[in-house]
Order: sequence, then C-alpha cells, then structure tokens
Amino acid sequence: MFPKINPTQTKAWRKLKAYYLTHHSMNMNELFDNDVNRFDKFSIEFEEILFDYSKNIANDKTIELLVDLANECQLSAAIQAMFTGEKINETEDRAVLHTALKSFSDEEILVDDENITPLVQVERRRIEKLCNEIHSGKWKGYTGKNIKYIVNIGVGGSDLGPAMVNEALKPYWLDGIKSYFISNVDSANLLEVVSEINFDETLFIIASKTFTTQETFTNANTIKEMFLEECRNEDFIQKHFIAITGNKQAANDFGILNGNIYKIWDWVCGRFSLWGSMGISIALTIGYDNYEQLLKGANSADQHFVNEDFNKNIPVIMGLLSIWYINFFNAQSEAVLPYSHHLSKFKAYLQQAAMESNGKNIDRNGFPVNYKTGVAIWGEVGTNGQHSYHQLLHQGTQFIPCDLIIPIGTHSTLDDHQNKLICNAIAQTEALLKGRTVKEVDGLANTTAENENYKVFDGNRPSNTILLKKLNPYNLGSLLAFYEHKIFVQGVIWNIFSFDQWGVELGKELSKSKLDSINKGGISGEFDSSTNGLLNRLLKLQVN
Ligand SMILES: O=P(O)(O)OC[C@H]1O[C@](O)(CO)[C@@H](O)[C@@H]1O
Repeated sequence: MFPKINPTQTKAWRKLKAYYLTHHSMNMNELFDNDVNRFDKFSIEFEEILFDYSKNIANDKTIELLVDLANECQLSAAIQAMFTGEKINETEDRAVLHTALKSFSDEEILVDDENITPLVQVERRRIEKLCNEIHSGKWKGYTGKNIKYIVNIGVGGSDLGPAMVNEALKPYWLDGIKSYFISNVDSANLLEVVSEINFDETLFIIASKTFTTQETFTNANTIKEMFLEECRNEDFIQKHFIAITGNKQAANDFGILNGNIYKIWDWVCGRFSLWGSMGISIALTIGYDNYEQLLKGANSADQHFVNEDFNKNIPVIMGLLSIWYINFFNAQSEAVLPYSHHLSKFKAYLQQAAMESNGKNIDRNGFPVNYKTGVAIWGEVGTNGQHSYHQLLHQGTQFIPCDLIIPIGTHSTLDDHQNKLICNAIAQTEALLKGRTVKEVDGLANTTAENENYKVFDGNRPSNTILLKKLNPYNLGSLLAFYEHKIFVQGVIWNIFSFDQWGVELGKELSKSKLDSINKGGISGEFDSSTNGLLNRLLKLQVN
C-alpha cells in the first residue's frame, strides 16, 4: 500500500506556502508578456484533445513545486496500487478497478487471487449479445413487438454517468431507440417517463449495485406493478426487465432470472461504474460499436495517466492546479462550463464523482484533516451561464477557477452557430485573464468619472480550456477518464479515501425513522422540535 502522508508535512507543501505568500499576486498578463511560448509550454495535446492550462496563476516554479508535492505524496505508487488491484478503498476493504472495465488487454489483474480480466471480458460479450438481440429485433416484447424504449431505473452512480453520456451522445442514438432515466423517488419522474413509453416495447434496466437502495427499489416495484397490471403474466417479466447488480439474490427475489442479470463487482465504485454493465443503457442507445469507442477513448486516457511524466500529464496537472487554488488561494468552489448543449448533464455527473469522492474530513490514518479537501462543483452549459452567473465570475468577490470544455466539431450543419458558441467560450477565458483597466474603460462610450469603476474588471482569474476536436464517443471517454483521474490525484494528495461514501448513510437511516413515524400516523416528540414540527405539519396537510 502506498504511504499515508499528511501533505502539509511535506517539504513541497511548505515551499508552496512560502511561494504563495511571495507570488500570489503574480499577474498572468505579465506572465504571457514575458514568455511568448507560454501557450506551447503550458498546454498538452492528447490525440484529439488539447488541454490549455496557460491561463493559470502559475509559472515554471509553481508547476515544479506542485509536481514535487505529487512525488512526495507518492502519487506514482498510488496509481500503481489502484491499477494493479490493491485494496486502496480500505474502509470498505475493496480494490478500485473501474480502470479494468475499460481495458482491452488480456493482462492478468488479481483481486483476492482471482484474475478479473476474463470476468470483465465475459460481461462485455454479454452486453454485446444483448445489443445484437435488441437491435436486430430478435428480442421481442410480450406482444411480439421490437424493443423501442430503454428505461434505466437507478440513482447516483447507477444513473448520473449513463444519463450524462446518453445525453452527450444524442447524435449517435440509433434510429428507433429512445432512452429514459428514472432516478428520483418523486413519482413525477416515473409518471413522466411512463407517459412517453409503451410497456410492450420497453426494456427496463433495474440498475443498483446493492439492489437495496430505497429510491430505486420503490421505482422498480411501482413499474413492475404497472407492467403486471397491463400484461397480467409474471413470465413476461423476463422479456422486459434486466438487472445490473452485485446482489443477484435480491434481483432474483424481485423476479429477474440469472440470464437477465448483469454483474457489477464490489471493486467497481458506483460513481465510476459507467464503463461496465452499468453502461448497458448507453450501449443499447448508441449501439455496441460506439459504446466500445467510448471505452477505448477512456482506456487511452488511462494509459496517458499511467505513463506520462507528471508535468505533461493532463489529469495530474488538473488535480495539482486545483489543489494550488483550493489549499493555497482558498478557492471555495470550481466552475465547470461545457460549451455544448449535449453536455448539459456533465455538471451533475461531475458533482457526484468529485464531491462524493473528496468531500471527506478524516485522513487515511483516521485523523481529522487540518487542511481543505473537496470543494463545490457547479456550472451550466455555455452560453447560458454567461447570461446568468458569469457576472460573479468576472467581478464578484469569490475566487473561482473555471474549466471550459469546448467541442469544436459540431453534429449540426449550422456552422454560424458553432463559431459563435466557440468564440464566446474563448472570449470568456480571455476576459477572465485580461480583465479591463480604468484606462481601457476611459475610451468607452457613455463612460463618466462616476460610472467608470463599475466597468473595470480585475482579470487575472484562472481557467483551463479543454478543446475537443469533436464530441464523439471516443473523445468523450477520454474526457471523462481525465476528470476521474483528476479526482484520484486530489484524493491521494489530500490523503483521504476517495472511494467510500459514508457521508450519505446518515440521511438514509434518518429518513427511515421519519417514514415509520408517518406510517404510524403520529409523531410523539421523538425528534428535535423542528423535525417534529415539520412532520406534524406534513401529517396535518395530508389529512386536509
Ligand atoms: O447502485 P446503488 O447500490 O443503488 O447505489 C446508488 C448510489 O448510492 C450511493 O451509494 C450513495 O447514496 C452512491 O455511491 C451510489 O452510486
């Protein structure tokens, strides 16, 4: 296992702190003026992706010190430990091998003395077979019709990744197939989907690693009841329901036979699970070949992460710059700004991936951390965000590093729109960098001594720009893998366990006792006065 190092005790951390104190007012505009090669030096090309990190408050020395920090925190050993199946998720005693799901190599990876590579390959072949049967029309619904609607019922990692990818790759949807996602236990979600599908043309995917999650179980049971009410034959469940789970028995108890159960292992963390059977809704919607392209792009990014030097390694630099801002500049949040309508669900996916992973306050030695860890991630697709919160990004008092994700190629034929979209994105990075001085404001129309201050922008606000030649399955796979590994890099340096999620348990437990009280029809002062008051009001309003 790689060592458990408090980052603040490293030499590099101390040096970074000192460097921050003397250089935090470093001006990026001067850095550009003083180095004509800054863009070339601080950008990394990876296949069809360009990662430009030149618009950051960082120079050669900063990057050198950050890389030193990664080395002192034994990042290489940590990467090696994850990829070879060491049980780095110690609080759950699990290996973390979502990377194995993307691999196309026959290399052996051992978990508890079992080689998992063939298991992954078998499951992948099963997904391919399922796609072939559904897409060829060999798989029929109970009235003899083909499957037209794919409905994924899951929540958290069993929903967000697949839902985001399906949305991102809408231009690749196969003719005649439409996919839907039911995640919220709010019945509005379920009823909306039900109103758009026909049960006899639908494949329901019950996606739950544990098969015990309250929301998913409730939605799955309601759908099953509705389905049986319509077809009145339990045998038809096998034509319309499959499960993705590590809890075969619970799926059997639900009524799904083994042939319709696809496996997720405990060495796959839910929020990084879209690469395996959790991605069945993706494969069914965009076709198996495109789904494989997604995995291949991700696998290639994994290889980049494993093999590149840290100072040319996209996820390492992403993670280190983020640490620079969070731990030294005291950034409280990061904005992710995809300039693509199809990436509208990217932020929600990334929020779980980053915040469930690194929102931790106990270190790997079991002690409270004495430094900041994960921050809030937020954002909206461009240009919509520009007409909303970009005011705060440019002139607010918060320090918010931004990532702008810009696919260049478009799937539509409206080049004029695409050029406007991209130019808006690049202009935002320029405005964040340059700002606008009083002198520049002076020349503007209608500017007076009274209003000139309002038109001044400080600038010097950092951003990364990620250009993709096109938002296709391969490039999307690479992009997602980069963010996954950025999160991993941060977790290693913060010395926290990024792959458990104990923080979500308390709310789940407490909700059960509330439900018991409601079902009993009365509250007898068992909770705090606010909780009692809210529940009593609920009961009163339900009665009326
Ligand atoms: O797939 P399951 O077991 O239903 O869990 C769904 C989600 O719930 C969580 O455990 C947290 O609530 C996530 O980590 C997970 O992605």
